[in-house]
Amino acid sequence: MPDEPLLSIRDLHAYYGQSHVLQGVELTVGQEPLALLGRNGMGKTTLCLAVTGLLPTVRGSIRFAGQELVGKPPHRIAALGIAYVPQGRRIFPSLTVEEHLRLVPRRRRADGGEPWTEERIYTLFPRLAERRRQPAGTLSGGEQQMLAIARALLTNPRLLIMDEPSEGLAPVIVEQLVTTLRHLAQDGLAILLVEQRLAVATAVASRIAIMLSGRIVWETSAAELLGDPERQQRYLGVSAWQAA
Ligand SMILES: Nc1ncnc2c1ncn2[C@@H]1O[C@H](COP(=O)(O)OP(=O)(O)OP(=O)(O)O)[C@@H](O)[C@H]1O
Repeated sequence: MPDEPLLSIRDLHAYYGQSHVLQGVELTVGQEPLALLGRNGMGKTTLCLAVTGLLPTVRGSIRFAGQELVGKPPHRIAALGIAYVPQGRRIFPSLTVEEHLRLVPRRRRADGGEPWTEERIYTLFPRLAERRRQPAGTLSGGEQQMLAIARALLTNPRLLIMDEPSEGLAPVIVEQLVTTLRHLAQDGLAILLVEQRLAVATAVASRIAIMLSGRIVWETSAAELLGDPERQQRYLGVSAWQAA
């Protein structure tokens, strides 16, 4: 079906034991970056885990590039072209930058674009090139985030899912991150960005989805959300000074 969006989530439910955390999520992601926003505990990370196959207790449908993902193990989902940068980055402190990059299973780039190689990664992130022989535990938070993104890119994904990549980073590093993500989106990478910071979400994505208690309650544009302080407050609990 040529018109099917890249990722299409329908009536998705997820559970932790008896706790019904995702309660009928409906969401599509196409080529345009999408930011998923919502207060703590609303189910954003759970949705990332469900899409990447890391949470087996799900019901509903997640279609990606024409294939059903529900029931597939994480490595099969990754092989279809979904890369995930989890919250907290999950790097190995004693492995060097270079070792991290060499451990990534390589896959062909499905869209025919220029494949990611170590050299291309070092061009995108010169700081990683400078630190290629350093243990990752000695990198700054921003450099560790670059490394986490680099590992994801080396799998040549079609869709990059990132869970709060700006968390704990200094403003100038966050600006660089935003520039990088916009650049990747222009290069043809689909992006699903989970973000707490409204300014980051709206700088990367023109489409915004708001999650409340395990459901998508509002899909809107970045411009509309930025112009609606009342709903920012209601759904995100942000006041004007935080939105800046
Ligand atoms: N392993 C788990 N076992 C039981 N409950 C969990 C588990 N992980 C998350 N939850 C609960 O599921 C709900 C959704 O959590 P989730 O982490 O998906 O929210 P979130 O929107 O990503 O929030 P945050 O921004 O804090 O990460 C919360 O009520 C949380 O307490």
